Amino acid sequence: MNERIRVKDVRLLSDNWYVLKTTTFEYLHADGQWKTTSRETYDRGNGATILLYNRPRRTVVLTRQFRYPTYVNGNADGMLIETCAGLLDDDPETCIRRETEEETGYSIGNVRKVFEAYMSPGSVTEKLFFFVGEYSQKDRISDGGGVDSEDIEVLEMPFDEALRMVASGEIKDGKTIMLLQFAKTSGLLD
Ligand SMILES: Nc1nc2c(ncn2[C@@H]2O[C@H](COP(=O)(O)OP(=O)(O)O[C@H]3O[C@H](CO)[C@@H](O)[C@H](O)[C@@H]3O)[C@@H](O)[C@H]2O)c(=O)[nH]1
Ligand SMILES: [Mg+2]
Repeated sequence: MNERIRVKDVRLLSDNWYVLKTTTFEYLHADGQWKTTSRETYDRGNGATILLYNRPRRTVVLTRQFRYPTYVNGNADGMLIETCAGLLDDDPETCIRRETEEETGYSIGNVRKVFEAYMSPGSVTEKLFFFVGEYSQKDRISDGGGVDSEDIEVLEMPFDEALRMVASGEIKDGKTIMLLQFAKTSGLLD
């Protein structure tokens, strides 16, 4: 509850797949004046993502899939390398375990939440929960690939190669860069 905000009007613009609204509110500025502002919010729920890593082999498991919104904004073939991720329909840990199995085929033991972040706070309501989890070859129970219309490629690669791909721009997904940098700065694979 923030007493500097008075919501005046909420209008639904679209609820085709996720929910887009525009809200008019008054906000009490630092100078003591109430000013009227309108903001659109795109609500697609919250999400979770995980960096799967193997310490002895110093490898990580990432995914690769077609992301249409990137295709219309400068990503030539629309393919994106990402950490495994999914939208939440349960608590974040339960969801990320299920998503890991569906997308990568790994059924992993311990997972650890490392941080939470709003990824696009000017317009998208989503909060993303970030996990890390160690995988091993014996945890692989299927090929992964996703469900329904998903067509997800599973990539296992050396951690140093993934870091190199961040530097070269071959990896250009925010959550993926954040988790790889976390792994580097925290010495997760050392
Ligand atoms: N028909 C239809 N289907 C959609 C649409 N948008 C998404 N879907 C379907 O909804 C499902 C979402 O898959 P998830 O694996 O649960 O989510 P995600 O798209 O991988 O999202 C994850 O990554 C995002 C990007 O970084 C994150 O924003 C999100 O929080 C999550 O972590 C997929 O089957 C996708 O095809 C749409 O506009 N229309
Ligand atoms: Mg996904």
